[in-house]
Amino acid sequence: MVLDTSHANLNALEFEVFGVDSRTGFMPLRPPVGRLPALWEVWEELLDDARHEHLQPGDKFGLSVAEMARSERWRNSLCQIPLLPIDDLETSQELLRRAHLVLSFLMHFYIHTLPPDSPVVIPQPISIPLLQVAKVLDLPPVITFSDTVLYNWCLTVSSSDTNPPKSLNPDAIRCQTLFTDTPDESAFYLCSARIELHGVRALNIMRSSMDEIFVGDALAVARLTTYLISLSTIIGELKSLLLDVRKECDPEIYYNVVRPWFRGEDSDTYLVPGSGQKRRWIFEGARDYTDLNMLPPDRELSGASAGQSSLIHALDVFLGINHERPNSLSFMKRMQRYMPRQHRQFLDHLAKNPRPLREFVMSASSMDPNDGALALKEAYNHVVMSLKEFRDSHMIIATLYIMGPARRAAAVAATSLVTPISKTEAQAGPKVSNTVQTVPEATHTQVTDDATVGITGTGGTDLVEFLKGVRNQTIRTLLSDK
Ligand code: HEM
Repeated sequence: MVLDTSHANLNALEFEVFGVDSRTGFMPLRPPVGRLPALWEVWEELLDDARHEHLQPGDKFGLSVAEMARSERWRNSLCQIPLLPIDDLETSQELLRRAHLVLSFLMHFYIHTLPPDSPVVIPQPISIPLLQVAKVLDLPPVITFSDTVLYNWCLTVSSSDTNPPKSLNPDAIRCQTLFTDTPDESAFYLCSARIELHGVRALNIMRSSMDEIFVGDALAVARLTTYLISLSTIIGELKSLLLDVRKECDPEIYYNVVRPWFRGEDSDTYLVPGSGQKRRWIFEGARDYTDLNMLPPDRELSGASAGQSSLIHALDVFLGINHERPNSLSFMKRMQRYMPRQHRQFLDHLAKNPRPLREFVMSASSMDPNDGALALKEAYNHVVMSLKEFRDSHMIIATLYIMGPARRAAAVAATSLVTPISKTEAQAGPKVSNTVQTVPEATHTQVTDDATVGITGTGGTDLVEFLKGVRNQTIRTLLSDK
């Protein structure tokens, strides 16, 4: 499927200011940098080693002594690399993005291979450059959706053509960097990439719609109605692309093998032995750099989540779906901190639109409830319903990929009375298992009878309640018949 951009009516320049390409949307048009230059080769090599050694999470059930020793060796080699300057990276956004990707993958490999009873102290050779790169990019020092999806692909067949490509075929890209080298992990990221690329059509329609709202006459109302009908179809296609993740990504592998790697600090529920306190992630040496206080005031460090997809946020903003809460920062607003700066600014720009769609539709139908205005309202409601249906399907996916495997993992743990293997136990003798489960979240989050209650998303949310809330907020945006 090649993106058809012939119907695009974009003010390309305006979109480009926000790093939004008229052909590829929030993804870059050209493949991201695949490897840092020689000066930072040691980071790339460490990442290659982590992948080739098939490092395993430190809280995996039945982790063998050999696996533990391999991880420890890798962590020791990471501690020994020199602290490299990032000055020469700062001239290039593309290099900085690759550096954020490499360093955050390294940090997640480091943290999640640690035994669960070990403090989390990220060694200086990666903590300092990660904080520095994150500061320049204005991103948190943790793995984000932009690392795993937006800037994590290459072409399946490289091209020698130096002219800018006219489009990007979602079927002609593959992932660059993975934690597990499983096809399931790759399929998980590529599902989001396909949605981003297909979503370009939605962005183009949004742009054209805003032009029509600006004109605001009867012809504009008719055109806007047609655009909204098309937008509804496109959101339906995004839903199908989302459901297609089931074709190549196995829920058990996703939950037990892939997902443990991108847990953030807020999903790290292990306690510091003897203190009853949750482990904090300590960036070694950061105190010596007064300008490196990159952690948000609430110190939140969530793991990568497609909740950080600017596309879905853009649809919300365009349709006037408001997820804000009176006294606290909503999840959606929090996730915007994890987006590339320009994409965040794009959303702010959209939100400041002086003639928002929902108000326009309301005033058109209240001032002159003719057939055209009624058709417009119907089309608007149709789009909102499509996004609600996208979210219904997303809840099905979340149930399939998280709640189901979590319940099963909790049941296995309960029946076999297996507890996470500690280092001392392991040293007493290997306890080899073919299972690849990590400690099921339900057993180490809130204690509960129902394994789904208290299960947190990668972004650290109470999953079921949260997803229902976002879906219900979408429904509340529908315009009534009055
Ligand atoms: C196997 C596939 C997926 C799973 C298991 C999954 C799971 C989740 C979870 C657990 C959350 C809760 C927030 C958090 O803590 O991270 C979430 C939120 C979210 N996800 Fe996904 N997700 C998947 C795929 C996608 C895809 C492909 C997209 C679209 C690009 C997407 C878009 C969102 C959005 C926008 C939110 C915020 C809540 C909302 O707007 O409804 N997800 N997802």
